[in-house]
Amino acid sequence: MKRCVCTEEVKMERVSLTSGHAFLEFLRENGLDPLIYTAADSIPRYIRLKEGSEADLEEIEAEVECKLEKVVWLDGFYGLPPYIKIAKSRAYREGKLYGMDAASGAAVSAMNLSVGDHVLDLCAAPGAKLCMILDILGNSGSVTGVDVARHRLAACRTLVQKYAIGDRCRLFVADGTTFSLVPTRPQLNSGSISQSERNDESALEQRSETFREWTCRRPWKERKRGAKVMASADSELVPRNEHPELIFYGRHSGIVGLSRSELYRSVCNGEVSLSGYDKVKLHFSFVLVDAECTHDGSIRHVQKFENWGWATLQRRVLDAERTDSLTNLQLHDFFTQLEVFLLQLKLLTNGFRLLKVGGSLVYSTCSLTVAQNEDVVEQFLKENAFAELQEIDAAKDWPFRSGRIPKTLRFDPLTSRTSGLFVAKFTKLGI
Ligand SMILES: C[S@@+](CC[C@H](N)C(=O)[O-])C[C@H]1O[C@@H](n2cnc3c(N)ncnc32)[C@H](O)[C@@H]1O
Repeated sequence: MKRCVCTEEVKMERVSLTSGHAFLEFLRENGLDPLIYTAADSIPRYIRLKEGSEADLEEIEAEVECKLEKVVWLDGFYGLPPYIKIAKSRAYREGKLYGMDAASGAAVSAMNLSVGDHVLDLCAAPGAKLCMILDILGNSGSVTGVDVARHRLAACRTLVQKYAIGDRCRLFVADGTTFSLVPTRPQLNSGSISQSERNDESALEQRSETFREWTCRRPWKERKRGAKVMASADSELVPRNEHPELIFYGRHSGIVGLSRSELYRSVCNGEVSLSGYDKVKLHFSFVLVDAECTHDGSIRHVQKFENWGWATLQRRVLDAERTDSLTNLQLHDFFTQLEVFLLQLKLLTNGFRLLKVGGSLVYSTCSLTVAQNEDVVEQFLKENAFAELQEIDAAKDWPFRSGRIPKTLRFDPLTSRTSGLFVAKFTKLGI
């Protein structure tokens, strides 16, 4: 196996590939050093071992033909040379390991989750962080994953099924800036049909509107509803006036046995629209807003443009199917940055609305710009008197730089030997 050793000359040549391109202009405008992208060949690729797979470490090393280097500051994570491909390994196919950057793992660790937490992941797809959250919660709590892009959330569903961790998970195609559903508690009722109900036609009729165990074969009514949603998705990602589309739920996610109206009760202006419910319990104890961004900190993603061609950057970075808000915008365009900023602020604000008092919210992006990170945090704090930045206790041994605002963290390839990531943690104060 040969290792790519980058000399300074090669590095500069690589950086110069971007010369004159909108991307270089974008970096200049945001005060970012193009040299960070030369680190892609020298920083490790990271994997996370699924809980219980540590015993297979030697076997995995033999299969991928390299030693896995334990990440001392983050449990369960290992580094390996960037040229090693894991996708074809048996361990990967059998669901013993995940490909996941250590900085992304840190964003999840920053949440400091406890057994029984009910977590909302507002930009969930393709799902690396959602899977880690599910692994941490194990046989407790619940995870609600939301994403505006159906095809990306479908990939997230595939992951959850591959790793067999979806028992307490539910996935909704929805706009995270307006998503309003509360967590549902696992029901005693498993959704199976009793003999007396089988004999009672009206009970059966009622039950056809309640959720049974999830199966990829949907009942006719739901298929029809889904087709309608798909048809309108041609013009809009998430059609207005439609309930969020539920594309997956596990047996203990609190959905089985619920009626549609119970599922789709919503939070209005921070209050639950039904009376008699414990409002604190009906909000999420943790929210992750891993917001859509320009992905400039994701150095491997940016590096791919050397193969794809820089001319495709517009189409691939701002993929029209990912989000309507980012469609047809130019990276270097002032209005793009404003639109991205507003989207991020709206996602953060809505995630905070769904958070219970005393709960925590982690905001992260894989952009290194100040505009998409500290500026968003500052504006959010200005508009939300009950939000307070929290120290990230777990971070004391992490290789990060402090963000421009105290208590916020920045991972970058040169300091952290990870992909770039900004992380801020908030708590919701009582009235
Ligand atoms: C950085 S990615 C999230 C990565 C994910 N958390 C993970 O760990 O794999 C951002 C996601 O936000 C989604 N997104 C963009 N606009 C959104 C919106 N208005 N509501 C919900 N999701 C949105 C995109 O489709 C994309 O999947």
